[in-house]
Amino acid sequence: MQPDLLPDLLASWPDNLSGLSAFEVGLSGGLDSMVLLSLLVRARQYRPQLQISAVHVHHGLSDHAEAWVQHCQSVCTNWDVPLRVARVSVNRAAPQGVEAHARLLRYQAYAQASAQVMVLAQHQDDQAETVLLQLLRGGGVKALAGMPACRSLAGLVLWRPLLAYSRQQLEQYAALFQLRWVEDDSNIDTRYRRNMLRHCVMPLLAEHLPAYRQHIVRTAWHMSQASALIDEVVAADLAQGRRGHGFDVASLLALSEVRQGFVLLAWLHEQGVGAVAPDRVQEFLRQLRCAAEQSQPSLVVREVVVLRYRGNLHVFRLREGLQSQFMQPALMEQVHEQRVPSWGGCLRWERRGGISPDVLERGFYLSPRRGGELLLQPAGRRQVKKLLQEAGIPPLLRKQWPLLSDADGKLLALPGVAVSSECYDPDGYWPEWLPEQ
Ligand SMILES: Nc1ncnc2c1ncn2[C@@H]1O[C@H](COP(=O)(O)OP(=O)(O)OP(=O)(O)O)[C@@H](O)[C@H]1O
Repeated sequence: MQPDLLPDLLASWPDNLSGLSAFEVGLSGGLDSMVLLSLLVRARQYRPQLQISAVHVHHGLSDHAEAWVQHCQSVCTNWDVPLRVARVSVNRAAPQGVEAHARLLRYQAYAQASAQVMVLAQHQDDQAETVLLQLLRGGGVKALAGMPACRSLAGLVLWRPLLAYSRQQLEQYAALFQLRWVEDDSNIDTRYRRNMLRHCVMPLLAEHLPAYRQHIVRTAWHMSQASALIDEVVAADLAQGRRGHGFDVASLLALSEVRQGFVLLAWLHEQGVGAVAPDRVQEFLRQLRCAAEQSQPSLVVREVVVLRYRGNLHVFRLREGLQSQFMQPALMEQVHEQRVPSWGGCLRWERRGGISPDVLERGFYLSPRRGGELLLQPAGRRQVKKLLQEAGIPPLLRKQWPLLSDADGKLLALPGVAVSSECYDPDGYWPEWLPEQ
């Protein structure tokens, strides 16, 4: 291929960018992004509607940071490109590592662009490194698909037009157009895994397998296709099984085992339960498949628990230190809901036989179980613990199930389960307890 990459770039301009005219280049000042900016500035001659701007993210990590800003500024002034300098403060002690935190802040700065398209300069060698890094990290299908050429980012399109070109091609282009760039000294530090691959492993691969980049990129393409197919199947399975915030266990178990795993992970992700080890998900599914209807498999992930509750899977927050709370119901309507934020749930009253209105209008307490409580039922006094068990409330929810009692501490009801015969009225209110996610 010719060292001038512009004809090829113009010919392969993605269809989904047609009609978009405001492009902002992520300009580090290094070789790759200088080549990218040069290409887009030259593309303006052929597509006069293009508005090109640039953003340089100043991380303040290097002693040369100010010099990089000046370099970017002088090139942009020469090429008549407005430059935005975003100063961020990277936490050198960030738990995810300084590089990852810098990257996060960079993407936040990109997301603030007023342009329609954010353009980054990752190329074929970067793609090969990314895929290999993911492989060495044990990444799944999506991770091995590498970086997409186009994706959305906070309402913008993120475009990586140089993925098809090797670093060598960019170097040839830079030489042809006599570009000047800065070198980031941290790129040679082989303590970073990516740099170790770049400087120690890739040259060896290139020596023995000169076409290794194209091969890795081809594998990434296969993976991206497989990943898109999985996404389609998972989206259909999710739509089939979603029930409000819950997920229908029967729909889940009707799927093949492999689809169960994918859809459960996707649903957990939707519910904000990220990063669950796949083997724990598999074990939970195995228990769900084997467990009898009444048994209660649970998956505890940090402060939440995933449980089967009334035929659906639900994610519940585990709560400690629940306190008694006095409440006054507004008994005006047939159905009435009272949110109880400190208990993470909602009391729902329905006038279909339950606590007598006379008792309720004096107010009641919502209190945690202490153990050993009894509730009067038509057949005599019953243990609260047993009633909860018989109602199929999973053990971890039982611990945080509220009791309703009057001001003297007399037990009135176990919401959703039973009302005391002492205060039962056929015209009374039935309490339901709806734990929130
Ligand atoms: N300081 C910066 N300011 C603006 N853009 C930058 C800056 N650093 C990097 N970029 C942009 O991001 C591209 C990729 O750089 P680099 O590989 O260092 O970043 P990354 O965001 O970590 O990439 P990846 O998505 O591969 O993890 C650069 O070619 C450039 O377009």
